[in-house]
Amino acid sequence: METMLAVEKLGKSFKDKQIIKNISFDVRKGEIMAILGPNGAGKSTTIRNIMGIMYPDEGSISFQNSNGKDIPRHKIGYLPEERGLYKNVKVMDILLYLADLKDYPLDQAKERALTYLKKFDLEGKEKVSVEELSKGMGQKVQFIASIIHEPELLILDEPFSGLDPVSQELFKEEIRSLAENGTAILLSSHQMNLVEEMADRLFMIHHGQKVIYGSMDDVKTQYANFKCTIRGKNNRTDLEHITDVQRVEQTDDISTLYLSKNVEPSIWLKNLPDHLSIQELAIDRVSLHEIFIDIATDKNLLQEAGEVHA
Ligand SMILES: Nc1ncnc2c1ncn2[C@@H]1O[C@H](COP(=O)(O)OP(=O)(O)OP(=O)(O)O)[C@@H](O)[C@H]1O
Repeated sequence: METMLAVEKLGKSFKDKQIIKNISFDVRKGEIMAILGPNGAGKSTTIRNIMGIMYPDEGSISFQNSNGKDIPRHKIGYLPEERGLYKNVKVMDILLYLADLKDYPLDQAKERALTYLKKFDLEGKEKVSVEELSKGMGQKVQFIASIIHEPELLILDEPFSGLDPVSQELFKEEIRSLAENGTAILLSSHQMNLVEEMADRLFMIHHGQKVIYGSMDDVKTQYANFKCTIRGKNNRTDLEHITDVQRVEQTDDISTLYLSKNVEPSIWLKNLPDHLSIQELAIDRVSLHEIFIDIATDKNLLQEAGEVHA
């Protein structure tokens, strides 16, 4: 897949504090690349450097064949973390104004605006001023503004925050369809279930440094140990003493046993003690949400973590 955006050895400090340290990743045509990390990890700072809102102290950012200040930013769409459109401007006027800023033909922009307003249940709101919209409606308009000019790279900083489940589905479908049609997408989100469903690859940073970089499948294979959920009345200490059980969570008669790395579930199951009460049993890989928490809270993992096949 063709590389659209390449971030190489990016470094950024504020005053004396280095916020971003030597990070490199790329975003390819037609893929959804997730950028993840705990609060304050440096995601928005990375995105602001890509958008030219600020410039890196070290390293480089290139888009197609352009670098730094020469990047044709009209080919990029951006939904910033901090929302805010001009409040007393009508919906259609703001969409056309923003399309015009990106040198996009106005007749096409109007057609696209009407199509998207309809798609996002905002038909008939063209002449309503932005301040009269609900928060979710405003977010939909801002999302439309970020894609009105058919960008080749779309950067979405927390696109799902504040959306109801129906609107989340609409955004999800639209983001997927944009990627299927060739748009390169850089997605920053704390909603791990959505990232797990949507992203092809992910890049996770912690304290401004890379901790994971790779395809979703490779990351899950490398970091997602198995967990075994058992329904039955069992003593927690007995469960904790089973070989290769790292940790046990228990709620009423449901126990979740988190297994060590490299455990082969079919072999592990054969060695379960006979006296366990098992009414139901399921084995799954842990979710991206759990991988995120492990990495964000485990100093050892943080040191071990590195690149898997990107
Ligand atoms: N303009 C600035 N001046 C000084 N420090 C800043 C500035 N912008 C960000 N920071 C600091 O840089 C660090 C990274 O912030 P950033 O907003 O990039 O994190 P984030 O990963 O996007 O976090 P969140 O998930 O909370 O949005 C934080 O410690 C923040 O306080």
